[in-house]
Amino acid sequence: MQKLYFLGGGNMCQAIVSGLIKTPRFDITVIESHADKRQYLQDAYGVAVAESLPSLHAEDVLLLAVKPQDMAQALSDARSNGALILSIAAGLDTQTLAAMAGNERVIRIMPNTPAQVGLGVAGLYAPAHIAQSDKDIATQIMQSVGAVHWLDVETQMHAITGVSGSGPAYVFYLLEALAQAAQQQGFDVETARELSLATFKGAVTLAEQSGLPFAQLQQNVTSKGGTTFAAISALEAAQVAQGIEQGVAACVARSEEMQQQLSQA
Ligand SMILES: NC(=O)C1=CN([C@@H]2O[C@H](COP(=O)(O)OP(=O)(O)OC[C@H]3O[C@@H](n4cnc5c(N)ncnc54)[C@H](O)[C@@H]3O)[C@@H](O)[C@H]2O)C=CC1
Ligand SMILES: O=C(O)[C@@H]1CCC=N1
Repeated sequence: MQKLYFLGGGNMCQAIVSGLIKTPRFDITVIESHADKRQYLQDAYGVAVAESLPSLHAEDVLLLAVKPQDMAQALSDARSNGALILSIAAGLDTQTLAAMAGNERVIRIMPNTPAQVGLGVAGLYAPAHIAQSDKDIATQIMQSVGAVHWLDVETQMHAITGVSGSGPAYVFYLLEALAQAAQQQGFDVETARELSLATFKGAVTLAEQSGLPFAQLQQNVTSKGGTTFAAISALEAAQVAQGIEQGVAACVARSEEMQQQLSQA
């Protein structure tokens, strides 16, 4: 079985591992510096764990899952020996990663946390010199936890970070806002949570199954002069759509800024 090493055993590593272990295609070892997390990874997912990365072989795969700011240190004495490197770190481009790892065989991935429940979406980018067989391995790993989108140019990594990489946080923000509003209308915490979740789930499933444009679906709820019309008018007055647009733009700008800083470090 092909060996797959995760460097960093935190949230995103665990989300991917939980999907991967359902199809025993890889022999997984997680390298994690915290002893309590190593114990948890072993108990919860049944994977092998280690404190430091062994010397790798060309047929191995190394998935980098430490924070971008910790990457240089984490790779400082890694011996990847031509192994395929997959990085999920935000704001670290393939050229910088290749220099840090001393290995040009690098593919970038921008996943998201719904991978934990098999409903992730990941953007992938590989430079032109990467073999199709290496791209297939990256596809296979990410398809085990959700949908996969290959990007044509590396700069699109910033955009996909702004939309789907960080996107679940925006959805949780909106869920929290709806639940808070429900409480203000007199519902208890538990009922507010249930109503908010069921509304999001139902609306997303309806949008998916109907295939209709989102604007059309919104209009279908909105009777002229009715209750939804009043709500949407208030949302527009508060410029909620513009706020979301600005949030995505700020995320993209931060990704670009991180790339600038980390490539010079
Ligand atoms: N959390 C998210 O929603 C997403 C995260 N990412 C990227 O995934 C990467 C990991 O993020 P999270 O899992 O959220 O972070 P995390 O902080 O939960 O996990 C990082 C883990 O790496 C370990 N670590 C640090 N240095 C190490 C070393 N030298 N050797 C071994 N282990 C070491 C830490 O102890 C920690 O458990 C980041 O680069 C982030 O940009 C990408 C997309 C989404
Ligand atoms: O907030 C972050 O930097 C990471 C990257 C995308 C989602 N979380």
